[in-house]
Amino acid sequence: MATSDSEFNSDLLLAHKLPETRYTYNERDVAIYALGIGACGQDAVDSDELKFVYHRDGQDFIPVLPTFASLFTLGSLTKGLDLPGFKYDPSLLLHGQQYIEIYKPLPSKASLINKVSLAGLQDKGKAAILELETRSYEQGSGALLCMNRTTVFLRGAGGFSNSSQPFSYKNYPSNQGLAVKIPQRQPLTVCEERTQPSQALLYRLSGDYNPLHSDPEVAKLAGFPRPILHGLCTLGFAIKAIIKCVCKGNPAAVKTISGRFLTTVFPGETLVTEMWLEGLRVIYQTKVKERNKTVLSGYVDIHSLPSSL
Ligand SMILES: CCCCCCCCCCCCC/C=C/C(=O)SCCNC(=O)CCNC(=O)[C@H](O)C(C)(C)COP(=O)(O)OP(=O)(O)OC[C@H]1O[C@@H](n2cnc3c(N)ncnc32)[C@H](O)[C@@H]1OP(=O)(O)O
Repeated sequence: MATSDSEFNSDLLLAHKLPETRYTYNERDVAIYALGIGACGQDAVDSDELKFVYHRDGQDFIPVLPTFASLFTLGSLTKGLDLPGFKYDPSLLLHGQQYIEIYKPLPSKASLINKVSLAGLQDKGKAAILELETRSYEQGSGALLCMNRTTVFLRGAGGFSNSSQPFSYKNYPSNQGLAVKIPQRQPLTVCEERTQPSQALLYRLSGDYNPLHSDPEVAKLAGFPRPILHGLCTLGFAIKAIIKCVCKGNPAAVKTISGRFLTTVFPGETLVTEMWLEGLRVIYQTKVKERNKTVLSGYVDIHSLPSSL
């Protein structure tokens, strides 16, 4: 489907090689991230949460939350990722889904090399869905730490292909990151946590400086009454709740994370995460209590069940 330079050109797009990126972090970044996703936000001495921020023997001993891996992908999209053969308006971009596979417990500091590739593009008419896959390798050992697949929902960027046969490209297994079916039975457990009015301002210090989350004017231009919470912040709250309630506080129990952002969250709202166990899969959905709206749903695959469950 090759057209002129300014229009959709699948040949150009699929042949495009995304540059490698680097990401270096230390224990301070790990602690700031944990605070950004609400650790100790309700109780500064909650031992289940304090351990993600402070360790008596030194910050090297802080366990890293698995959703910290989602930060490794930051870099291009928020500043506007240039893709030859495909045009979109970055101000209308919303985070649609995140899929993460963790291959090794994340160290408290590391220098990483990210290999980025296009994993999918779909024309949905009113929108386009773009997926980018990032594999993060430890510099030095070359060990593969984790993989992120980021799905972005590009409002207004659809309709670029033939509507009777919309363009659809996906290069990963179809069973990964699927939308979940929420069980009809009562959840195994429920965790409620209030976000702070300043939550997005704190979370952005982990590196996602998109003004959609901090600047009222930019939020209005994007169609929102006020700045919205980062999707990855909401995901961080939900997975932290699963680690607390199902994994009995052990972040290394988490193998795979999948989440779909269904509606926007505003800083200050209360997140209620319901969890169901199906074998080694925790299915979850997160609602905003004040509006009774489901904002996120997905699953977490864990390595083993704690004996107390
Ligand atoms: C160098 C490497 C770079 C890597 C990348 C790094 C990127 C890092 C971050 C990227 C993002 C940065 C900027 C944004 C940050 C944010 O955090 S935004 C806040 C979080 N997100 C949200 O709040 C979005 C919440 N969701 C919604 O508002 C809605 O769900 C929606 C996305 C607007 C879609 O709703 P709607 O228009 O009503 O869609 P539908 O008509 O229901 O469906 C149309 C088709 O699209 C599919 N779909 C729907 N929702 C999603 C989704 N969330 N993700 C993926 N796909 C979705 C749906 O299935 C439909 O498809 P078909 O069924 O085939 O028709």
